[in-house]
Amino acid sequence: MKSDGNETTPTDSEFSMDFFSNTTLSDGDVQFLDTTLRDGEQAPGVSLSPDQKADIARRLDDAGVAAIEAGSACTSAAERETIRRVTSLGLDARITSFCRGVERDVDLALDCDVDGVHIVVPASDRHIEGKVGSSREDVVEKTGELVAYAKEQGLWVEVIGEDGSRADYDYLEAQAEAAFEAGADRFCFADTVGHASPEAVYEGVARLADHGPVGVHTHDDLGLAVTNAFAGLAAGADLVHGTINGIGERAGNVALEEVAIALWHCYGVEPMETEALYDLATAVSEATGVRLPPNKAVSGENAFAHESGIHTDGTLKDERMYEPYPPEAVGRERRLVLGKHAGRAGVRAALAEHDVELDDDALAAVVERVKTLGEKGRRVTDADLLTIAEDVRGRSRERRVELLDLTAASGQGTPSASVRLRVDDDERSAAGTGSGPVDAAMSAVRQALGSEFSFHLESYHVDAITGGTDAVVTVDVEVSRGDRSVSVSASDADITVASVTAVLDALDRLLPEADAEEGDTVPADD
Ligand SMILES: CC(C)C(=O)C(=O)O
Repeated sequence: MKSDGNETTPTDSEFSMDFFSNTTLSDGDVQFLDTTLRDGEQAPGVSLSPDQKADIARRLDDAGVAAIEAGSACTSAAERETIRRVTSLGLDARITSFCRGVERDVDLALDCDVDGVHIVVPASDRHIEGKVGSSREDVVEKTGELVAYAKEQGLWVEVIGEDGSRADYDYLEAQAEAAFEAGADRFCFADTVGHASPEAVYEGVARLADHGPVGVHTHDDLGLAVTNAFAGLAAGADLVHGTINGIGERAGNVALEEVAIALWHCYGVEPMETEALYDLATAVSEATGVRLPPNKAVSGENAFAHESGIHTDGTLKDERMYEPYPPEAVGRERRLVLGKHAGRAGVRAALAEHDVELDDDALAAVVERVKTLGEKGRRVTDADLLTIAEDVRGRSRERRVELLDLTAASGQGTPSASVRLRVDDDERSAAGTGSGPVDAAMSAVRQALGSEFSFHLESYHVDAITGGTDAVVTVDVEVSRGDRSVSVSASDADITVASVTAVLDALDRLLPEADAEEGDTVPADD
């Protein structure tokens, strides 16, 4: 299909990113404006409760983010209550509200005790004429009046020229000039529909930066959001707008964690603490229900996982062999994963974590079977590996904990469950309640096991293997006890059965063999 051309971008289309070579950034040159709670929440299906917004704002503030856009005061009374909840936290970050270009929105923001406002005015003719039915002149005049009004109320003011990347840049400059003359603290270049090339962002921001401090607000429709944020910084912007996990309208905003890690890694600039990034990403993912793709930079499940034999071997020799920066820099840990590309070094290292040592022949046999399992598209868990190793060594292991029976009931009342377990030679039964049948079953399991067999559920993940209501689900868990942990997966058409089976299989793997002393681990080959 023929390219639709660059419609209204006032820059020539020659590919030339020379400007990056002139970029020098120092710590303190860049600040972040996080808009997860406003533009992020505009992602379809996302709605954050006051508690969730307060929790995310607190985390952002702890991580040193300079400004947090807490919402749009004009949305509703409930949204204003939520913004007030954030402003009442007494955070160090500047708390702001989105405002349309009308005085009433500034008043509503003031009513929420915010420190500042983003006054959003149309910048492209498409928005000026087609959306608000106004004229360039009227918008410039109104912008000046609104900025003056907001400044009189003691607010910090940023003017955002909406759809700025598709505006006539001469006009955008006139808008910025009017905003600064009226007292605005800054102007923001917005690539509202994520259409601009890095050159176009550079040119737009550079022209605005002649008039005062400039921010850059980029969207990811072309997958260029991070590049364009950097193009803006190279052109003189000193404030990057973005959201955690890149959530936002359509393809989303620039992912702030990606800008943060790239600034830190490439330029030694740290507008927020990078160690907080993973916890922030998971907290936002949980609160919004927007899952993280496994290959996502910084926060994806696989971002620090190594599976192939060559990479695992290299990583065991030098942790940085296949990583640009250590996982600890973003609050994570490295994982060596077993699958169809497994090699001897990785399998040996994984077995060593469970104190299992094998001779060369046995190791080769285990590697073969791990690869075969991986070829079926399965993640090879610790339990799979240990079972294979036992099999190869001709050892059978006696289980210590086993599920004998499970009943779970859920409906409109409180979900409940009862379990019957075998624990060594004992039969134990218990019942429990919970937020759902799985939670109730886990509570019953813990009751039946008692403190002697306590365990910690490190992670819990469910996937449906097939698509209908009769789907078989696979539950992946990581369970720890003391300083050891194991991963196990179990599949069943019943999610409660799969969950309890996975947890009990994991616990069973973590317990010393029946005749060993507590504290002993899985025995090494003799
Ligand atoms: C309205 C502005 C701030 C915006 O979200 C955008 O341009 O994407």
